Amino acid sequence: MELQLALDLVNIPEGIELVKKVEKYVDIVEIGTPVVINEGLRAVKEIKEAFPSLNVLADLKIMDAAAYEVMKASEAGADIITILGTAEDMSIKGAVEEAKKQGKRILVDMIAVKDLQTRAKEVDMFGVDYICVHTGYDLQAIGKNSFEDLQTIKQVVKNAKTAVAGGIKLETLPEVIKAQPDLVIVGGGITGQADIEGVAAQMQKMIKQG
Ligand SMILES: O=C([C@H](O)CO)[C@H](O)[C@H](O)COP(=O)(O)O
Repeated sequence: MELQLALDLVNIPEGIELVKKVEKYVDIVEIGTPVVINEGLRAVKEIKEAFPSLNVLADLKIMDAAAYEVMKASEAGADIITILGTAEDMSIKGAVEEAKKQGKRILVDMIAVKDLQTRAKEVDMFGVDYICVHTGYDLQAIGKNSFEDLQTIKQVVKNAKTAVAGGIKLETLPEVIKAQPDLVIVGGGITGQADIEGVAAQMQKMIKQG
């Protein structure tokens, strides 16, 4: 099981300062969608240059023109690129093909997928690297989480790794770990805490203990 730090509400210098504090506790650093919107793929490039040994995920949430966008994110230095599970099959297949060409990985974000079991089974046949259940900020605001969804995809996904994101905190991490995802994605549960380093260290310890 791996830990991914999501950087969402920061600019590039703030992101670099945050990663410096927790780099020894995380496996992947996510350049979140809001950061890409504010700073562009330059954020991916600068974080990868600052931390070459960390895997960098570009959370582009691709919906169309997938091969082109995967190529641009790869050129910027991303190791993993996200596409939406609601995208067309041919877009997801195109993303996978381009990622393989570039030696990169694809994470499919299942945010807003209605029939999770069916779509997870389909997407799992396309050669993607990760399938991620995700409760976005808007549904988090009305008290939703993805813990049950994680169990749903764990039952049907046979090829890809499974991941979970959306409002995970230190207190809810044990419930997530119980479902044994391959990747746990945490944003505000680390970046919004007073003791950022302490929380990241504790999360890594819990994840390593499985
Ligand atoms: O993908 C995300 C969200 O849609 C904003 O782009 C977040 O990175 C993801 O939800 C993890 O962040 P937290 O919910 O704060 O843990």
